[in-house]
Amino acid sequence: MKMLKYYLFASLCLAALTIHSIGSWLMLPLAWFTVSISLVTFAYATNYPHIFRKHGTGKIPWYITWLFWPYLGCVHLYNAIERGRDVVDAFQPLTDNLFVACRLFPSDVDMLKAEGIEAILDVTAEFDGLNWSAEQQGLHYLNIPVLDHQAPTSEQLAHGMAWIAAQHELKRKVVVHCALGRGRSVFFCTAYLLATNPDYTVREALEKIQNRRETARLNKHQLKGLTKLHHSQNFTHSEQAALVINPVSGSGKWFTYENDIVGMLTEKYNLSIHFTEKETDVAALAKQIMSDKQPNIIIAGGGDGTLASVAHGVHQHDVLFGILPLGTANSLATVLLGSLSKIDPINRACEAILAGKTKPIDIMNCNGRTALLAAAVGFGQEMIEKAGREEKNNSGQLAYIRGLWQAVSENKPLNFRVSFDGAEQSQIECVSLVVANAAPKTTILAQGHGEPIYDDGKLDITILPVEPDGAQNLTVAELILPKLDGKPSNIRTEQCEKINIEFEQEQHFALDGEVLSAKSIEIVIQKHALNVMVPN
Ligand SMILES: Nc1ncnc2c1ncn2[C@@H]1O[C@H](COP(=O)(O)OP(=O)(O)OP(=O)(O)O)[C@@H](O)[C@H]1O
Repeated sequence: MKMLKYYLFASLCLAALTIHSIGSWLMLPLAWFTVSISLVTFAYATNYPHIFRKHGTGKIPWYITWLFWPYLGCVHLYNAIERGRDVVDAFQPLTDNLFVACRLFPSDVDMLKAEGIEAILDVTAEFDGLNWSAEQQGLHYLNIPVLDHQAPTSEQLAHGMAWIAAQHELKRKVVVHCALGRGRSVFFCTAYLLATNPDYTVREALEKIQNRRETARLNKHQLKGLTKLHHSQNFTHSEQAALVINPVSGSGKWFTYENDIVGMLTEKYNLSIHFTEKETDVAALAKQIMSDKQPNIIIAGGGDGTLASVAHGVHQHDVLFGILPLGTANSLATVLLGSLSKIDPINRACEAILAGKTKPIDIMNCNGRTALLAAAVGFGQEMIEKAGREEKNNSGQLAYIRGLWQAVSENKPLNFRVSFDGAEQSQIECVSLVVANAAPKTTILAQGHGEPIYDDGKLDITILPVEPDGAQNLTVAELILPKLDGKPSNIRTEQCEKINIEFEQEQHFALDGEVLSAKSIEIVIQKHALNVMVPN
C-alpha cells in the first residue's frame, strides 16, 4: 500500500509537470516518465507483476525495457547503491540445500558452483533474470515474478514451494534470490522452512534466516500475508503428481526439456519424479508409486513403450493419466494431443496436464500386457526391429521410415491362423497384420479402416495380402491415398473386440513400439479403461 501511494504521488506530480511543460522540449521526456511510472502504479494497484513481461528464461523484452526505462533506471541505481552498502555477502546457506541471495551476477557463478548450487528461483519481476543465461551454465532456473515490497499470491508461493521441493528431490541445491535478498526471497525461504518444519512459528523461521543474513526482513504487508498463510497451512498445492520418466527416450529428450516441464507442472502440482533404468519393470514401478505416494495423477514421460508400461501398472487404479511425449515417434501424443503436439510437444502436453480435462480411452490387453496403440506382425514388427536405439538416436523418425522401406522391399510372407471374437479360426497368408486401438495417420499400416477410434470399444485390423515384389509399394500407398471408386482393394480389414493369432512357431511381434515374441497372441479391447488428460 505504501509503495502504491508513493508511485501514485509520483505519477500525479509527473503528469502535472508534463502538462506544465507543453510546448517545451521537456514535454516528451516528462510524458515518457509519466507513462512509465503510471504503468508501475497500475501494476501495484492491481498486483500485476506480469506487466514487465518477464520470460520463463528470465529475459525482459526490449520494448518493455524501453517503455519502463525511467522506472527501471531508478530501480537499478537504487539497487546498485544499496548493494554497495550491503554488509552481507551475496548469498547464505539456510539449510544443506537451500540458500537465500540478492540479485546474482556473472561474477557470482563460480561461487554458486563452488557451493554445488544448480537451481535458481528468481522472484523478481523487474530485473532481467541474470545477465548471463542460466541454461548455458547448466543451471536450472525458474522465475516467479513478484513486485518489489509485495508478497507472492498463494498460487505463486505454492508454485515456488513445489519447484524447490522438486529440485531437492532431484538432489539439487537451490538458491532463492530477489533484488537485495531482504524481502521477497526471504518470504519464499521462510515459507519453505515453515512448510518443512511444522513446529516452527513464523518468528522462529524468520530468525533462523536473520541469523544467517542479517539484512533479511519482511515488511508489515509481507509479514501479515505470511502469517495468514501459516495459519491456514496453505503453503503447497493440494494435488500430487508422480512422474515416471525414461531418461534415454528420444535420445535423452528429458534433459533438454526438464527445466520447462518441472517449471510448468509445479504451477499446479507437487511432484515426485521417478526414473526408469534399462532393466526396470516399469509397470511394477508405477504400481509401487501408486501405493507409496498415492498421487492424483501419474504422468508417463518417454516413448510409446514407456507410456504403455506405466498405463499397465496403473489402469486399475483410480488415477488420472498424463503423458509427456519424450520418445522418437510419440504416436499416442499425436492422437490424444492433436497434430500441434508434433510442433510443440512439451508445451502442448504440459498444457493438457495443467488443464485437468480428462477423457476415457480404450486399452488393449495383449497376452496380459497393456498396449495403447497397436500390435503388429510382418512389416510393422520388422520396421520396429530395424529402427534400433542407435538408428533412432542418429536419425530420429527417419529410422522408422527407413525400417518400413526395408521391410516392404524384403516382402516376406507370413502364415498363421486367426480368429475374430471367438469365431472359428482361419488360415491367413499375408505380409502385414496390424491390430490397432489408436494410431495417427503416420502409422500407415494401421489405416485400413481409416484412422482407428480410441474410445469406440473396437480393435481395427488391417491385413496386407502377399503381392509380387514391387507391387507391394502400391498396396501400402493405397492405405494413405484417397480410395479410387470402383477399384477393388486386396487389403482386408476387420473390426472386433478380441483377436487370437496362432503361429506355427515362436514369432516376433511389435507392441507399442517394443519387440516381443510368442507362439500365440490374444488381444482383447478394454473399453474406457484409462482416464487420460487431454487439452481443453
Ligand atoms: N535408464 C535407461 N537406460 C537405458 N534404457 C532404458 C532406460 N530406461 C528405459 N530404457 C529402455 O527404453 C526402452 C523404451 O523406450 P521408449 O519406448 O520409452 O522410448 P524410445 O524408444 O525413444 O521411443 P519410441 O518408442 O518413440 O521410438 C525400453 O526398452 C527400456 O528397456
